[in-house]
Amino acid sequence: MDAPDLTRRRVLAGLPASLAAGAVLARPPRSLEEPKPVDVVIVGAGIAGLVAARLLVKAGKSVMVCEARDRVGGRTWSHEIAPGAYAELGAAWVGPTQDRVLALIQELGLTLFDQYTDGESVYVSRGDRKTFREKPPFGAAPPDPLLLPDLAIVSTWIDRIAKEIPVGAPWKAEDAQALDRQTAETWLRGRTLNLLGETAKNFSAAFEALFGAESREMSALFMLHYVACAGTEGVPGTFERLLNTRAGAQERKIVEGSQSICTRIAAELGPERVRLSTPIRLIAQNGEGANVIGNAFVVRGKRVIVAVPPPLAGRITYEPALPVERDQYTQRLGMGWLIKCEAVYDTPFWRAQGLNGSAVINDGPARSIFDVSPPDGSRGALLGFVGGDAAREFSGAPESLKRAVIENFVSCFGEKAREVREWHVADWGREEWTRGCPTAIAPPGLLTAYGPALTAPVDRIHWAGTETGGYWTGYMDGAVRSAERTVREILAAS
Ligand SMILES: Cc1cc2nc3c(=O)[nH]c(=O)nc-3n(C[C@H](O)[C@H](O)[C@H](O)COP(=O)(O)OP(=O)(O)OC[C@H]3O[C@@H](n4cnc5c(N)ncnc54)[C@H](O)[C@@H]3O)c2cc1C
Repeated sequence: MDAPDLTRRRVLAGLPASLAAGAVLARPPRSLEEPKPVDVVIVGAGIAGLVAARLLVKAGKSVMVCEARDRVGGRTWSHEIAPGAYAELGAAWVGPTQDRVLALIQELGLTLFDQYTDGESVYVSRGDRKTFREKPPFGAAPPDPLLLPDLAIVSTWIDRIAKEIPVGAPWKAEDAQALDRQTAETWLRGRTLNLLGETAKNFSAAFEALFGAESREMSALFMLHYVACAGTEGVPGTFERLLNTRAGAQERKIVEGSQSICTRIAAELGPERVRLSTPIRLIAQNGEGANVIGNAFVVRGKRVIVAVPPPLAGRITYEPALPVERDQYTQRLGMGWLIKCEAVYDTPFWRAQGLNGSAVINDGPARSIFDVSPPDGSRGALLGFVGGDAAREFSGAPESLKRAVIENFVSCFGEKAREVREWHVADWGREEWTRGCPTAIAPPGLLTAYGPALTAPVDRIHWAGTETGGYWTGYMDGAVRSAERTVREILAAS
């Protein structure tokens, strides 16, 4: 298929006319780069895009993956904190029922190690510090008499209702309309004792770490569907599995770093199939194929997989325009906002105090804290999640953020927590090609109004990415599942 004249002129001029002036190249490029047409062009080299490419190549298809960043991995981003020891600025953990990513990790020859859980966790609330051991039925939840009764009631409600919500099609749930009409906060308040009127506050440490958002920002149906997705075929999702370390989503990590899933697949595919620093601006399709267009770049494919977070997919221009339902969907869906703050120490000194490095705090920006030291303990590392309201308050103020997070670490683990050897921050809201994390959040009304538009292919364009994953949406496992689905769609269509 030839690029339509209009498109060719625009690409040669640098960018599609419809883009904001700020994005236009200062000097028009001299020539248009046009690699060989392929069967499938994939936009985005995160887990979803790369897994799709790998499966398509195995099925005999030619592919090109176009990635905006100068690295692969997207929301996985590992960095070395000691020789051969990695910490994660993006996705870190895998856990039970995440079958698809666990199988991939094994296939790629990567190694898992257990999140450190020996010893006690710390809980700091209203200035009071307690230590506790994670055990059933409350797992990682702190032993706060104001919190536990509500948690027990809410977990039972959440799990019972989540079981009734069809994974991947929450709008089909019997009570979908009623659940989608209210925020998760309203729904929780109606089902708790609301001791001291602090329900929302008590749950916000969990919501901020899980969603990068507060419970008032998402629909109850979205939250309950997220829980429904924390399982696999035949094993219903549970709230506890999302929250827990042992037997939960924070159970294990990859020795070589989570990003190595992507770097290994990219190495397998080779540089001719994975183009870095190639942001895609426009996708123009007709009955024969699509032109996928970046800055002075166009590649043709018979089909396209867009494997970027849906709010970013909504920033690409499409010709012809996408169905209005899809456009309305991506206009309303927003990313959560998490800042990961990591302090590296000479040793995991808290372990000698009988502590496992996990903490929940009710005051201060880092409400959930984890030990993210390498498996051999050759360095110590603590991670603080700063999400939702706290991310809004502290983003852009790096010194105050560092001071406040280290104060949180000190309140949990003592004065030694000030002896920081390295300090790393990933503010995902400020990452141009992610714009928030860990996942996109649906406000009230969205899923029931436009739900099916998220995954429905539009002629030759297919939608991947963890948000479209069904089981373990929002997680690496969901990203793998989304890739597998789009590849099935494409192979069935060709
Ligand atoms: C801080 C944080 C903590 C997390 N913790 C966990 C965890 O512990 N366990 C877990 O399983 N998951 C976790 N997640 C979620 C997990 O990282 C994601 O679910 C998963 O990596 C998403 O993969 P993806 O391929 O769907 O999307 P992405 O990784 O977002 O990949 C999309 C790619 O598309 C590129 N892109 C965007 N727009 C364009 C464009 N126009 N043109 C070309 N390229 C474009 C981006 O640069 C990116 O590389 C976390 C995420 C974050 C950020």
